[in-house]
Order: sequence, then C-alpha cells, then structure tokens
Amino acid sequence: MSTNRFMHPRNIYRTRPDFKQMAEEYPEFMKYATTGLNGKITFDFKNPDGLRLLTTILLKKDFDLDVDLPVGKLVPTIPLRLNYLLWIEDLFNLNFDSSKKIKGIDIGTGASCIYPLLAAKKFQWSMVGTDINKESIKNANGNVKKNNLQHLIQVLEVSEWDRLLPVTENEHYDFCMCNPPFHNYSELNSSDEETDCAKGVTCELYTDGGEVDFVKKIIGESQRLKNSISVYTTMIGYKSSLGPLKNELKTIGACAVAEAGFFQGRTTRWGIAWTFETDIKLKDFMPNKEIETQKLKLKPPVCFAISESYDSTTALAKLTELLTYLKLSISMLKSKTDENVLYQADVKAYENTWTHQRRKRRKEQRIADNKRQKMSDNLHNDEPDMEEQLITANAEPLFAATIVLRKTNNTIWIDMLHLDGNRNNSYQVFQFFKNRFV
Ligand SMILES: C[S@@+](CC[C@H](N)C(=O)[O-])C[C@H]1O[C@@H](n2cnc3c(N)ncnc32)[C@H](O)[C@@H]1O
Repeated sequence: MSTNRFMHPRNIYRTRPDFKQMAEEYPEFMKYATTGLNGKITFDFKNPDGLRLLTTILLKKDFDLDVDLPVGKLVPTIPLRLNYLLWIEDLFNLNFDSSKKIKGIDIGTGASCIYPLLAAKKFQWSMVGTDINKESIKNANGNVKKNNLQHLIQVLEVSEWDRLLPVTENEHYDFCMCNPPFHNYSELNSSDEETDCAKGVTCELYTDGGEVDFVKKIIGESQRLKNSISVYTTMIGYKSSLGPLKNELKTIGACAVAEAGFFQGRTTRWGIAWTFETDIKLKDFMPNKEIETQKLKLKPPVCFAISESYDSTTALAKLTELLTYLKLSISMLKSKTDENVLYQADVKAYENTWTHQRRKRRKEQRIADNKRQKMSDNLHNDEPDMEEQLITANAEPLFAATIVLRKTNNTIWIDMLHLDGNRNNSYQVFQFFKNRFV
C-alpha cells in the first residue's frame, strides 16, 4: 500500500520528483545517477554526497532556497520537514486570520536551519532558530544570509540546559517547534561513543535521557511560560514516547493536546501540540486512521497454539526476538479490552527476511561492517533516508498483518489478523513463526 497518500495533502512530495527533468536542469545530478537502457534514471541514494546534492537541488528547485549542508551534519529530509510544517499551518488556519503575522521558535535548528528557512520562504513566518552547537550556528547564519532572510530569521546560540526560556523573555510567540535528538546516549555502543558535540552528527541525534527527557524539559518550561507561546509543538521519533509525554501534559494541566502522524515512505514520525490558552483549538492529524478502520473488515484470523514449553514470559521474549530478526516495521497497539492479550502490534515487511536465511546473515554482516566504517568516518546519519521517502514511498509492503500473542484457557496462541500483501509471503511468514513455536 502506498504510504505517499498519508503525506500531508498539501505536501508537494506526494508526487515523486521528476528525475529526468532534474538531470536536465542540474547536470551535476548525473554524477550520482545512471540511465538504464529503458531511459529510466536511477539515483544512488546510498552515497551521502549524492543525498546532500539531491536535498540541495530540491530546496533550490521547489523553494528557491540556496542551502549549504556541511559534511558531517544531518542532511534534512524535505518531505518530512514539510509534513510537520503543514500540520502547524493547519493549526493556525483553525485559530488565526490568514493575514496574521506568525512568529515562531525552532528549538535545535541544526546546521541547515531547515525549519526557519522553509517557514520563512513558504509561509513568510518570522522565526528564531536556536542551537547549542557553534559550528551549526555559524552555518545556519550563513544559510540565512545567503537567502537574504535576515529580516525574518534570527539564529541564537543557547546552553544545553535551556530550551525556550532564553528566547521568550518579554516576547510573545505564536508557536514553537522542535525536531529533538531522538536517542539516548546510553544506546550508543561504547566503540561509537562520541559525546563531544563539536565532533559532529552524534550530538544532533543523541541526548541524555533520549527524546522523552528532552521534550519533558520543553514541557516543564512551557508550564512556566504558559501563554507566552500560543501553541507548543514538538516532533517525536518513537511512537512509544507519545504516552509518557501526553501523561506529563495532563499532569501540568495543558488545556488541549493534539497529536499528528507524519508519514513518508517507510518512515513515520509523530508530533504533539499543546496549549494553555482556552480559546486555542487544536486538531489531530492522523491520516492513516482511515486505513485502520478498513483493516477491521479484512479476512478472518489465522492462528496457532504454541508449544506448551513456553510460558507467557518466554513466549513474549521469543516473539520479540523473531520480530526483530525479521526486521519488520512495528507499530505497537494497546489492548483496551482483553487482559489476556500479551502482545499486539501491526507489522509490515518491506524486504524478504524469512527465506535464504544463511545467505542473508552473511550479507547483513557485510552491511554492519560497512555501517561501522561509516560511523567512524563520521558520516553516520540516522535520518529517514531520502530513498525511502522519494522512491520506495510507492512501495507496497511484501506482507502486513496484526500480530497478537494471547493466552486463552492456559494455552498461548499467536494470531495473524488483517493479512495484507502477497499471499505467498503471508503463508511463508506464518510458517516461519509456526516452525519456531510449535
Ligand atoms: C535532530 S537535530 C535537528 C536539526 C534540524 N532542526 C533538522 O530538523 O534537521 C537536533 C538539534 O538540536 C540541537 N540541540 C541539542 N540540544 C539542544 C538544546 N538544549 N537547545 C537547542 N538545540 C539543541 C542539536 O545540536 C541539533 O542540531
């Protein structure tokens, strides 16, 4: 199923960019692309320099922005950045007159200064972008000047303990936004450890306590700032962070809370918005909801009882291990009604990981070695890659299902519900689980 249709309706990347036209207009594009016998252009998305060039071209072509993306810093994926900004625009359309001059803050603007640049150019919003990294601040300032946007964008260096407070003294803002470092430093392998921010991309993606702690600090500051900012928003990299953050917002008494899903290619990110102003309306943006209801109408369940040698704990551990092994994309589902449900998730497979296991293990080892090499070359980039977003955005999953682990009358069952995709794949994945559990 194409996930492009879950992009924001006004996202121009719902339609794939025309590579032929790009190659004609930007000859350097062909440095990283090849033309097949059928005339089809294939771009080398694995090349970090190519990805940087492609992003620069898209920003020029689609937004008339000249952006310098330095080596060793995050290359921002534009479809995702647009999805987030368009949701914020939706929230303003709900609340403000279109003539209102909007003022916003981007916490952690990065070397690209991508959100302020897009916000200023596309919507004419005034923006303050903050960051803790001196190199990023310098490059961000350079990008603002290059595009003559100094009248709309200000870039501020802040301390790592601050989020909003240094910006908001005596000033009212309409909104704030943030693409936080998602991961916790403790998740870094000790061999990869690189805690010094000056060294590059790691500090853009990692923070003490991960995104939950990072955003909790924003929430804490918002409790002090209250109506100094009309709409607080942030992006989230893990769906599991939504729960704890929404709980935190409940405890501090936010008047309204809304959430969003940003779908692009195989990558999903989430957004949360909150306000303390009683007359501000917020609205969820969950474009995949429609598909969730469609799924309920799908085929009857396929299930099997697992071997009695498993108890609830070992069955759950085994299932989690197998799902990780199969590299399925997983969205956890909460069971509201049935306490016998031990695990419930929507899973999707985009590559066949269940056949030719040995050959695949060797390939994986080679890829892992390459990745480690890249990391030490400081090219590691945890962003959803542009290939996923622009090319495989149209890819159908090979297999999709809801997987449930449940205990009924002392027997543990695995159900595969709402099977979708190729029948053969569904059958093979079913057998894969059955062979390992029965
Ligand atoms: C994931 S990057 C996002 C960069 C850019 N906004 C983008 O979307 O591509 C997170 C950024 O937050 C910055 N950062 C980390 N802690 C910060 C803090 N306390 N205040 C402001 N920025 C911070 C990092 O230096 C990094 O540039």
